[in-house]
Amino acid sequence: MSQSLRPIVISGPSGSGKSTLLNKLFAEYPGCFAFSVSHTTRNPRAGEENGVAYHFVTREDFQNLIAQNGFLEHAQFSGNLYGTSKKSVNDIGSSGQLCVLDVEINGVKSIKNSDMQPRPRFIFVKPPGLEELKKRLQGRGTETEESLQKRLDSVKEAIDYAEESGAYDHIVVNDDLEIAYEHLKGILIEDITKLQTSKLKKGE
Ligand SMILES: Nc1ncnc2c1ncn2[C@@H]1O[C@H](COP(=O)(O)OP(=O)(O)OP(=O)(O)O)[C@@H](O)[C@H]1O
Repeated sequence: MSQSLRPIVISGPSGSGKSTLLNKLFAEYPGCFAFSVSHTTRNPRAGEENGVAYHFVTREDFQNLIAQNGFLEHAQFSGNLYGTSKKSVNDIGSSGQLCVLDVEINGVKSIKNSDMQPRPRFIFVKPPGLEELKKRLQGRGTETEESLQKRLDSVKEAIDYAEESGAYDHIVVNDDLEIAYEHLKGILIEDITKLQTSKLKKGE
């Protein structure tokens, strides 16, 4: 049963509140959700376990998997390849959890063009406005002036894409956090209930 649950693709501009919303969801429904494990060609850092932090692979293995159409999406960042394999998403489904993919706009486009079954549920988290977004990112204290400006520049592109009809199944406006959270929960509650019922039946 759980294999037929749709993976969740969540996207939205930096600072729109994806992590905040997902953390609330994971805390309220422990054991129901999991991120898929990505593949990368970069070297593991101290403490990073293969198969947990990432699947660490050689460039050759990565390219073979691309050739076999094994990736849902992949991209290159600072000289290294990163990607989400279809298998790693299906593995989460088979383990009885809902798979969550937190990806940026190009990842969303690739996943939309893929033959992934069941078809993922696409959710966009929309920030209330640029000024508010700027304040939040400044408040988070993770950005320099330069990285802040870079992030703000990509926001308009992401919002325009989201508002093209049919790009996402749902748009969650994150103005008031509680309202946004209830919206997100409402989208997923049927799947969460199915999952919990099947866990109860299995005596987990
Ligand atoms: N509805 C809200 N009202 C006020 N502040 C919020 C709201 N949602 C999130 N925040 C704050 O905004 C900041 C950015 O949120 P968060 O880190 O969840 O964004 P994100 O979309 O995951 O960003 P990134 O893609 O850069 O990781 C955080 O400091 C968070 O506490």
